[in-house]
Amino acid sequence: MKPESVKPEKVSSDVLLSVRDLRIGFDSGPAVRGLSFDVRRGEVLAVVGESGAGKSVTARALLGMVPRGASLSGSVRMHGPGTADVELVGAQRATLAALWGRRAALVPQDALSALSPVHTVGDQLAAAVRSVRGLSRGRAHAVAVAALEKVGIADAARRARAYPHEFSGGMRQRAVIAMATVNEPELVVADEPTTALDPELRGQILDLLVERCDAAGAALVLVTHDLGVVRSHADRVLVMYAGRHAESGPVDEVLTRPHAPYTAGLLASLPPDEPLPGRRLPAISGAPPTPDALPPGCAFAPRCPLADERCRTELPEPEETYDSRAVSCHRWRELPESPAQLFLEKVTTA
Ligand SMILES: Nc1ncnc2c1ncn2[C@@H]1O[C@H](COP(=O)(O)OP(=O)(O)OP(=O)(O)O)[C@@H](O)[C@H]1O
Repeated sequence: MKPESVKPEKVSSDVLLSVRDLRIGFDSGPAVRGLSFDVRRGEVLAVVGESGAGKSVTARALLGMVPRGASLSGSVRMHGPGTADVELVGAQRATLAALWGRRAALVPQDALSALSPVHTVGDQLAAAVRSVRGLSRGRAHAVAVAALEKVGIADAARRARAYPHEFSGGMRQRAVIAMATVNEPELVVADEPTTALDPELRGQILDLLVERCDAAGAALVLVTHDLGVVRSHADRVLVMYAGRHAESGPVDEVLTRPHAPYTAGLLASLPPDEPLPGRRLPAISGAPPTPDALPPGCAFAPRCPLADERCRTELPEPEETYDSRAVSCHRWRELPESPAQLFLEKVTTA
């Protein structure tokens, strides 16, 4: 059995979580295949990629959560400060229970799944506060009401007495953000936290999530499909493809000058700021492979305009680029200056 607390490895003190060779498998095949990356203290790290890339299962593994029936290996280690590192892969339930809500919290897509239907929102928040801080009922209730105020819930003292089903979807997600951040954790993992909301609310709720994590001093790992959200809310980005690292680095750099053809393809598929009449969006042709039908080499090779024989046979490992980013592609140096052209099926201007 793996040790629960392990000697600190030599990592930079600004690293909160180090993920090394993470593998998550199901009966249907491997969903995450040897993923390594760091989450730094206080940063917003976006995890992007098409459906099935393994974003959700990776995000949950950062909290030590393993889906039923899954096998998990590798290492997810949470670092100090001032405490021994905690290994989350293979951790016992008690270790995880001590972590959740205290040092790490989840904001899921569906707020209802995070809230109990049989307790008022205020009671649930107060219970979360009491479990960590050992305050009296009265003090914990006051902290809960203040937390609801901080997430923009008007008339918070009264609203605290309502049940989750009496809240609108947006208010419920605000309450979940209050719950996740009230104990000032070091890590918040948010899995598509606004997908279930009306489009006009999404920006506000994301702003709030980032602001509350910032106020708590928490790193935020934000799973999203939306490169627009990455651009507006994240510091760094991890691009995943078929359970592997495709590219990672600072958002401004990755989204301005991608190194991986896959990132370039995702960017090329974004609607342009000023659409030209008759312009067709470039798209990555085909679909990602499913875990039961992974090709032998780079999983993106069948869709990649740059792929050669080596790509089709040899798995690319992440390598550091001249500008200190990481890319997993044999041919990243060959990516042209305007890579969108590679994915342009047909451009017509009226
Ligand atoms: N509980 C499960 N049982 C079996 N397979 C699963 C389970 N959860 C995830 N998978 C598989 O693992 C792979 C990765 O799933 P995951 O949900 O992490 O992808 P994702 O990138 O988050 O996709 P999406 O954006 O659609 O949520 C998929 O092929 C999925 O079918």
